[in-house]
Amino acid sequence: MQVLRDILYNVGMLAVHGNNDISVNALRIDSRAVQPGDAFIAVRGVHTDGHSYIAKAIESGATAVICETLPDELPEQVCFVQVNDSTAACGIMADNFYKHPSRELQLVGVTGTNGKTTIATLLFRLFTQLGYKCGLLSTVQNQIGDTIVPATHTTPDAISLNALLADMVKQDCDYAFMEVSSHAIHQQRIAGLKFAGGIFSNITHDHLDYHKTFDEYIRVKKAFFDGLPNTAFALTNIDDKRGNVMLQNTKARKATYSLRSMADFKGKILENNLTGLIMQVAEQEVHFRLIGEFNAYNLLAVYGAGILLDQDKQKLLQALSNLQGAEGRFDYVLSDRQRIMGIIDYAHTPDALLNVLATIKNLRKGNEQVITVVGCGGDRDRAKRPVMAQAATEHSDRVIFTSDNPRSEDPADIIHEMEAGVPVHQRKKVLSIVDRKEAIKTAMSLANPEDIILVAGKGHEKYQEIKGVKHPFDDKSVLLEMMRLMEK
Ligand SMILES: CC(=O)N[C@H]1[C@@H](OP(=O)(O)OP(=O)(O)OC[C@H]2O[C@@H](n3ccc(=O)[nH]c3=O)[C@H](O)[C@@H]2O)O[C@H](CO)[C@@H](O)[C@@H]1O[C@H](C)C(=O)N[C@@H](C)C(=O)N[C@H](CCC(=O)O)C(=O)O
Ligand SMILES: Nc1ncnc2c1ncn2[C@@H]1O[C@H](COP(=O)(O)OP(=O)(O)OP(=O)(O)O)[C@@H](O)[C@H]1O
Ligand SMILES: N[C@H](CCC[C@H](N)C(=O)O)C(=O)O
Ligand SMILES: [Mg+2]
Repeated sequence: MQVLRDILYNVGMLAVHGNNDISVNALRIDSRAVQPGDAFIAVRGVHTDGHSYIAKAIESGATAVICETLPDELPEQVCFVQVNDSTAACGIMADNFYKHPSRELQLVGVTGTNGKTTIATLLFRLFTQLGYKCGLLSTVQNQIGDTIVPATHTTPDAISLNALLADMVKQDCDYAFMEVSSHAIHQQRIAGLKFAGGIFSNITHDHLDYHKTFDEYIRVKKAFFDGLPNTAFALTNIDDKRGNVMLQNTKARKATYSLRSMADFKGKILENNLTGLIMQVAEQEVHFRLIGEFNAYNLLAVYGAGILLDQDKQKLLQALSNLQGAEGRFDYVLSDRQRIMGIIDYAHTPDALLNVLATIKNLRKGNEQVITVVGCGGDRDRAKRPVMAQAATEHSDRVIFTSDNPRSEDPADIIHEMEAGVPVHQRKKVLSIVDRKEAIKTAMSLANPEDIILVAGKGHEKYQEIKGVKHPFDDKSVLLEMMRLMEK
């Protein structure tokens, strides 16, 4: 329990009506979660406006309301605080309410279109192996030491985020590694946090449904680095066209990583095959278990961050060389009899799909066919659908378009939008099967011994979201089940 006046410290306020010397049990952005004694923060969202639920929140017992526009009626028993930006206010209030947890540990944020989960997870595992107590906030799961806290978002809302960081502090974590999604930056979920470092992986086509233009998407990602303090480091991938731009206006200590040019952390791939990567890093040859050039970038980012966090070079490389990737990222299985290789990967952007298919091409020894099963998410960026379809078709021998979380959309419509990206001469490669399980089964039936099946887009996800219901579904178990069934 905290006093409202203290929780409002540093919030840009326009007016206060009522007594702000009251205690607050909890902060809420959802009126449906309000309990007596809570403060309700009215946020304007994509679908609706939190201001419409102020009366509901008061009915449920809210004793404070933070909003941009005051309602016509101001009941006396409630303190109304008018602010110019309630999303920013929410971040700052959450930071105050939970007693600035991000200042009590070293918080490192990772942003970029692809690679965030991989980099954050590797950092978490690396620093844990080096003997530190760590926290992780990621798409796959949140973690406090060994305790797993299920994740609902890549980056949680400001209140849940600060609550998790506060738990990490309570449990004596030295470090926290988190993904910073572009939605989170734009919605100010990270407002008020103190970062010890920020990492940029890359930026390619995604989320244009939300950000509208690629320039706006870049601007939002860059805002994360613009906001870092001068005590932090800012580490960027300069092989990405926008790598330098990201750090243009940051106050943080700048550092770079690259596979292609001079950089603070320069790496070179010496070998890249199914057993992993052999790279030259810091004048040494090091073997890593992760596969593919894109993972060479992720590993360099992790190594660089380790050095910037003052860790010993030898210990870092030794620990890093033993680490496995995050769940559902280039995870592969082999069928018993026909040695068909199944690869499960979370590639859900054109760039990720191209990278994974290029990696697979590298692994091919002979004439193995590559059969790709892929879909595109509903209620998400529609522009990426034909582009992903084209990427999959161009770099595979057979392709099966299927469903990937159609959400509120008709999956057949999504598939039609994908089909539009397939050039006429490639159409015979493509089959469309709405049911994802059927699609995986068909891929198995098309496969000859030693062929490679890529099941892309869902990675670690354990569900298929259709019309608001999450039906249990796991690409890896379905693939294994089909392998067993077809090879009986
Ligand atoms: C598009 C988007 O990011 N939406 C997020 C946003 O919801 P919204 O803007 O739709 O909210 P809204 O429904 O319009 O409601 C506005 C406000 O009214 C409140 N409300 C609403 C109804 C009511 O009865 N009472 C009430 O108080 C809501 O709690 C909210 O505060 O704010 C909510 C609260 O923080 C988030 O849960 C929600 O995430 C949705 C579920 C989502 O799917 N987000 C995805 C796109 C997302 O954030 N993804 C990124 C990762 C992307 C990536 O890296 O690839 C992530 O970080 O997870
Ligand atoms: N550095 C990278 N560059 C390009 N592609 C990558 C990179 N790292 C991973 N990928 C590809 O992108 C997919 C997603 O990787 P990862 O989950 O690490 O990214 P993410 O940024 O966390 O994604 P999300 O935005 O969904 O949280 C992987 O399965 C792989 O196909
Ligand atoms: N963080 C991404 C994940 C996409 C994963 C894919 N399986 C889908 O559902 O589109 C998003 O919410 O857009
Ligand atoms: Mg992620």
